[in-house]
Amino acid sequence: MTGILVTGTSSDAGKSLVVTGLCRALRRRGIDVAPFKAQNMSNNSMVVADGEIGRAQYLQAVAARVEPTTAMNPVLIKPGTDRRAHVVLRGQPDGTLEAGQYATGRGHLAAAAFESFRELEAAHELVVCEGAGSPAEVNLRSGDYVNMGLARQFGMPVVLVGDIDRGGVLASIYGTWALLDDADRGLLKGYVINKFRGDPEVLAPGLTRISELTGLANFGVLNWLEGVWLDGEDALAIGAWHRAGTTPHHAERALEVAVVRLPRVSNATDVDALAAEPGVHVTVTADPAVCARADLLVLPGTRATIDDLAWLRARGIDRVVAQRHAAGRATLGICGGYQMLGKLIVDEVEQASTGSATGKPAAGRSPKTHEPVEGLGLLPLRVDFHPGKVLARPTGSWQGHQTIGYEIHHGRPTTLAEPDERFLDGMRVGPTWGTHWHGALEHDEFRRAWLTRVADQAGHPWRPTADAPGFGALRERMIETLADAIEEQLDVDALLALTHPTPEEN
Ligand SMILES: NC(=O)CC[C@H](N)C(=O)O
Repeated sequence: MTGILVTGTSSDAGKSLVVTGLCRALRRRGIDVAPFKAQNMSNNSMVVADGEIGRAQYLQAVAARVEPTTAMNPVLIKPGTDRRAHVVLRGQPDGTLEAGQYATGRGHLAAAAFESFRELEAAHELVVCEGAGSPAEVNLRSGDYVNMGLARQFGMPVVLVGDIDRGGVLASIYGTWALLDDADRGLLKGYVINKFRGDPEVLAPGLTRISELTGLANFGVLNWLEGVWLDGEDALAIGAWHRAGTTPHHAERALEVAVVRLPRVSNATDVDALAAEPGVHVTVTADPAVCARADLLVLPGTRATIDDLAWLRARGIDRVVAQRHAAGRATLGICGGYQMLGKLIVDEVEQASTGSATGKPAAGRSPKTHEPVEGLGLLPLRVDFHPGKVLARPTGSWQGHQTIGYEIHHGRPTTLAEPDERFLDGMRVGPTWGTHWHGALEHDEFRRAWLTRVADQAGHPWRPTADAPGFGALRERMIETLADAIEEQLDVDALLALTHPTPEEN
């Protein structure tokens, strides 16, 4: 057996965190470990060598120090509307999934997921798998291939992570155990309590009782880890770098960055690197006044450019963007946000797949879904959507500063006139910048040079802090802190022993 499955009593219980920390802790012990999540539901993704995967699995691969591949997250579901989601299978688009199909229409996805697990199992010593949601969702059990369905397929031991912060952790561990059928329950070996603050002595009798009732092992209690968070599956959980005290405070007023909280935002992890920079303060907002005041406004990526553009107009943020442009104040559009800044958007792809499920167009949008839509008109750009998705990892430079980005989009740009300046794959006109590249801001030299220019445009004295740690270094430090906590607070030996059962247990 070469796998272990980490499931949770609910979404956000800390499965990703435990898997990431375990990947690093086991790697430190010299074990060749790979992460795996059969199916991830997220709009935060990353382009790796063979396609697109969830951001969380990408980070887990970084923690495991292995090359990330689409085998690590063979099925990625990107929510479109309430009833329809886009499917990414082995890194490539694979149509949509309707809500009604969720329980029954995923047979081919299950087959691909199992195949991917086998690939990883053959190539590594141990595969640390992350479940999704909770195995207590027994209504989904028949079509399941990410929780107990996966464990059963491969006879894998299962550990349950419970979130004590949201309350009811004893009941949810006991309830999860009680809801499983005998065969599934046989694979559930124990639990981990996550996000604990307080006196362990007070908690202990509760855990003893749970273990008595269920026979489950207690693999440890993980403290609330201040200053540790991961690239969220949740679209707008900006890394709280400053709260974590990872960066020194600046004496002067911070360079204020406002990121527009687009309703269908995707890949907003782009702004994490800005939030990590000393003297830069990032706010996510839908308030036009905050957008107007900021030194830099960011229009992030979106999986529904035209719908979110209509939303932006309905909130009056279009006028703020125009006023900023006229006043020489910087705005950066990334991917969907870049597309909005252009003159014309011709979309017969995205609107058809996001708008029609409700049967009526989103507020403020043209009822004729295929009609070309005027953009904010600040950049000489036309965007035509194609059914084929661009997935790429481009390298480039701006003003001699190298960077690497990743691209995930259906829209294809055409430049209509010479801009003031070329910017990566995109352009700048006056103080307004745009690029299809995600991730470019993670590269320290490039980010700091570009922010210096933005500060100048804003008339702000911000300059990079000498010898401030880079973004990659901060992320690495966080993974190490997490792995330390896993080693200190969880029984890693016992978890490992689950994957090497004694002959009697076999
Ligand atoms: N990642 C993005 O922002 C995508 C932009 C847009 N939805 C497109 O597909 O072209």
